[in-house]
Amino acid sequence: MDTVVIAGLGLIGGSLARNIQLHKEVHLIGVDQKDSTLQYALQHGIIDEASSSFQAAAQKADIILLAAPVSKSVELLKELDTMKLDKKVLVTDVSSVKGPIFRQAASLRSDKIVFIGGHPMAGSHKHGIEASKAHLFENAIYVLTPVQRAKEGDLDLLKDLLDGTKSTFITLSAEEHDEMTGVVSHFPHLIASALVQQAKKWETKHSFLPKLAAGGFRDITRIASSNPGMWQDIFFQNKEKMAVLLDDWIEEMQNFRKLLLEDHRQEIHAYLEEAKHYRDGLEPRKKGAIPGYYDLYVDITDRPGALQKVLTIVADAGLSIVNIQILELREGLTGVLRLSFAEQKIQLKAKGVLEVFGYEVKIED
Ligand SMILES: NC(=O)C1=CN([C@@H]2O[C@H](COP(=O)(O)OP(=O)(O)OC[C@H]3O[C@@H](n4cnc5c(N)ncnc54)[C@H](O)[C@@H]3O)[C@@H](O)[C@H]2O)C=CC1
Ligand SMILES: O=C(O)C(=O)Cc1ccc(O)cc1
Repeated sequence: MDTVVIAGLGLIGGSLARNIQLHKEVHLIGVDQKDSTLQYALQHGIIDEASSSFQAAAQKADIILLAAPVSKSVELLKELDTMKLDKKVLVTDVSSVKGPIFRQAASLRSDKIVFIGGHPMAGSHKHGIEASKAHLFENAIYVLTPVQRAKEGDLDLLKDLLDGTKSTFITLSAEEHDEMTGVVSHFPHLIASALVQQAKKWETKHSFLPKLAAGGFRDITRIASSNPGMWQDIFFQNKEKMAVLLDDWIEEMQNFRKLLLEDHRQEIHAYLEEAKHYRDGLEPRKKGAIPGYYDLYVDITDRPGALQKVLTIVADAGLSIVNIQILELREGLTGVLRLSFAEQKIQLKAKGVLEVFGYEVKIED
């Protein structure tokens, strides 16, 4: 039986633990600095054994998964390198930035440790074990960054362990990973927070301003509600790439400002058109707007009872809705209702039944 240790049982560590538990042959030890987290994990059957000592747990491990904040996972790997290990151990992590942990892994002294970096590209604005879910990583990309020493067999072992996640594994260098996630994940978080800060600043002049914030502002700033501690850590760990993207962004905004003030209407139209074309061409998400859920977008009219009619159809079919949101329903206009479901099969059934009643239903907004 393989002994697997997960250090850091939060949103990501807890969600991976729920998947690894599907392997009945695995003995799963959870390590966390918070006692209440360990108790929760034991009580909910997420782990087989709890330990507050990384060192004690690591001595028993065949595989170790580091799922603490990025800088803490780097420290844990460093600590592991100082331990006297009796057997070979395969170590992976889930850090959103790969450079610092990869550099640490590349300079390990112990020949017992084989490191394959990992990053499941799915998550949520929530944190902690209570928010963990087994299906969090379904259909997500799971990036692996193996060090040179890792063999094909090590990669296969890791992929087998994580097969319950139903994610798609791809291999990248840490450098490529950090540049790409800088563009599509880390920098957008900064922009979301900056937009909220801008609104907050202007609210001092216009106290009614937050009430005007429509669907667009809410959609683009959703991720500003994420865990500030985690994102502060990510920004610092990916500091160099963030600095390049900031320079890029400032230049782009300066260009835009010039086009606007000099009345280059055609160029601005082309700029927006090109962005729309690129955005429309992005591969559709297979999962919901709220991570872990499956969404449907239903066109509805602004008539009394329109919302209730949709909900009644879904309820009469015996299908449970876990979240409802009205997007851009303005007087006299058609609006869009976002319904979220816990499972894909419920989402598809609801789509079918609503279409029978003549509704226009999309899986993508
Ligand atoms: N939240 C997200 O959406 C995603 C996060 N990640 C990465 O996953 C990692 C964990 O993030 P979350 O699970 O969201 O955070 P979290 O805050 O939910 O969980 C972190 C856990 O680590 C524990 N911890 C902290 N220091 C520790 C230490 N020295 N030893 C043992 N346990 C320790 C905390 O008590 C907590 O339970 C981070 O590296 C993050 O970059 C990766 C993909 C998505
Ligand atoms: O909620 C979202 O949109 C996210 O951005 C989730 C997320 C957060 C951190 C990661 O490293 C990967 C994915």
